[in-house]
Amino acid sequence: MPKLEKKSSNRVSTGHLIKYSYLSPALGNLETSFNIFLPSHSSSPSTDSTRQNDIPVLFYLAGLTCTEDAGAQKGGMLNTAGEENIAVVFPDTSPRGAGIKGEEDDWDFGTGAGFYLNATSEEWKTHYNMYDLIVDELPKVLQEADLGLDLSRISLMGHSMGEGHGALSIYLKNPGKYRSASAFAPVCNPSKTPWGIKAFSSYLSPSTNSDNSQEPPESWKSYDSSYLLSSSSAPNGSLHVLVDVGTADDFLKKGQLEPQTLEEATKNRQEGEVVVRMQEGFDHSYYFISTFTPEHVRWHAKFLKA
Ligand SMILES: N[C@@H](CCC(=O)N[C@@H](CSC=O)C(=O)NCC(=O)O)C(=O)O
Repeated sequence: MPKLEKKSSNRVSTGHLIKYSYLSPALGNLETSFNIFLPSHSSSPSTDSTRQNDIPVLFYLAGLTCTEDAGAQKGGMLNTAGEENIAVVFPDTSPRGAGIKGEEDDWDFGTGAGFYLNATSEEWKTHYNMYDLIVDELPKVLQEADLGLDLSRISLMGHSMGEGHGALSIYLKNPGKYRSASAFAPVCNPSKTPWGIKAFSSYLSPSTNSDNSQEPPESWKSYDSSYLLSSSSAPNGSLHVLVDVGTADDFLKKGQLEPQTLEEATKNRQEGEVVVRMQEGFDHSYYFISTFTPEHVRWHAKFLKA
């Protein structure tokens, strides 16, 4: 198991925000960093024999150009997480320094834009495996670190690339593994919208459908929340998804988000399983996110503590 290096620790809310780094096998042994908010009773000194591994965990997956610091510093969720006694994990958004040609050229591709998938194309597959990092590696690393967490109780929250394509697709790909998923301004249909098409064309192969139809390739659909939702085998009534989108979001206007596609994909699901709310006048920024994160954390707490 990779060895964690503690980089910093700051008192916040009822606990501490701690930054760790480690060499990630999922990312081809590149160093990755994450922040974790540990509410007070999990970070207070205790002996191994008295430690209770009873703190549920919420992952926050940030969007394009962000690092592990965005949600922790600007997301406005730590007071509520402290009140609810929930840990929040903030991973980075991509590998850093893989040295792949083109990796640093664009803000919406490569560094800062890992799209929470496992790349299959030759150039990217060694390092760009953020899906494995989030789903398998980080939970094991956290378990091993013995921080008092209960890793059988995990929920997912995210923003933009970090949710529609990140947390929501991870949630839908793993029925029963996570308690709930919530989203701010998610990229709901990445296999048909510009950011997703650009990323999937390079990270995933093949980049065209074998029968030359208009349908995206299966490998793209397997990371597309709208397709995943419409074909989900999760029993009716078992999903818990909350989505907020601002009506003044420029990326909504530019057709990057397409929340209506996600809503259409819910039509065979039980009412209330997937709630999509349009929030009047809000944009794509952390002002929007931080307005609603307290409500989202409380909503997740219901499922994490059920
Ligand atoms: N081109 C700009 C815009 C980048 C941007 O808006 N990033 C969003 C996420 S977009 C979808 O994943 C973000 O969260 N930015 C951080 C913030 O503090 O708002 C640029 O290069 O900055």
